Amino acid sequence: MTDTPKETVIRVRGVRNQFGSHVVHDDLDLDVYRGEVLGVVGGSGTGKSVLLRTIAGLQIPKAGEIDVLGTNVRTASEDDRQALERRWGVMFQDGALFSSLNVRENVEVPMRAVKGLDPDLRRQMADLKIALSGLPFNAGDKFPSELSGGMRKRAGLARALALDPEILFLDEPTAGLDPIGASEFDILIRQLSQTMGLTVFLVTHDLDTLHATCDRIAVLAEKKVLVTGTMREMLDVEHPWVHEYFHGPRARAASDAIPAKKDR
Ligand SMILES: Nc1ncnc2c1ncn2[C@@H]1O[C@H](COP(=O)(O)OP(=O)(O)OP(=O)(O)O)[C@@H](O)[C@H]1O
Repeated sequence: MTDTPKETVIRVRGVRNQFGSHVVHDDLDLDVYRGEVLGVVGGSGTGKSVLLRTIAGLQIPKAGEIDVLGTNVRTASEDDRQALERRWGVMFQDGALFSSLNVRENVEVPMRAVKGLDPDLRRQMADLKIALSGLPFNAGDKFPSELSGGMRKRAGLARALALDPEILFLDEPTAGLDPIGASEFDILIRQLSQTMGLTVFLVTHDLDTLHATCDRIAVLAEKKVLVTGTMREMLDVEHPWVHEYFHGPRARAASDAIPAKKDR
């Protein structure tokens, strides 16, 4: 990122999420800046996916405010919400594809909400997104059941990119991929964020992904975003979980495998 003033594109204040008596988030704050790749980490069950779902409007918080691209997600009118949803894309862990549609048709689903879009143009745009996501040229005709897990993820990514979003939400994009596939995916996300100017909100457990793609990291613990900062800054955080995560053997292996980026 450059030194130009940061524009906050996601602003979360005082969010509380609760299921029955189980409080997942309490008074949680977070800012995400335009053009950055933010990695969200935390122990299992700390509410990373719930936070993603809350920001993307798929989960209603018990309290708090969420502004995305200047729109309050909770209080927006139906029209404003639909307009906002066209400005972000979400990729879920397994791609969340419609099994009865081929890949091209899956990618075309969000485009169908855009009135007046010529079917031929829609098809061409879908093929472009399929290629951008690193799938082979004939993948558009395949059904999800004919794809490997890694290809399904790429198809899910192509669908998330369908409407040229400003923000991309990724829930554990490299989970279940072999190390080579995971590292290819990391590079792809980095390239997409740079070439398309995307802001990326990325939930992950994968330390390699943090090193390879993320500008900043947000750690969820104690029902909040405990700390945010660069990879380098994470190394100085005293909190026990954060220390163990960023100094443990896996962290050392990831750090040795990928040269640290300047001031990350
Ligand atoms: N719809 C739901 N109903 C009840 N509890 C839920 C629901 N969704 C999430 N939870 C609970 O909220 C907590 C946080 O879940 P979440 O999936 O966000 O965790 P996570 O940090 O993403 O975990 P992991 O790293 O294991 O994927 C968990 O205890 C989970 O059981």
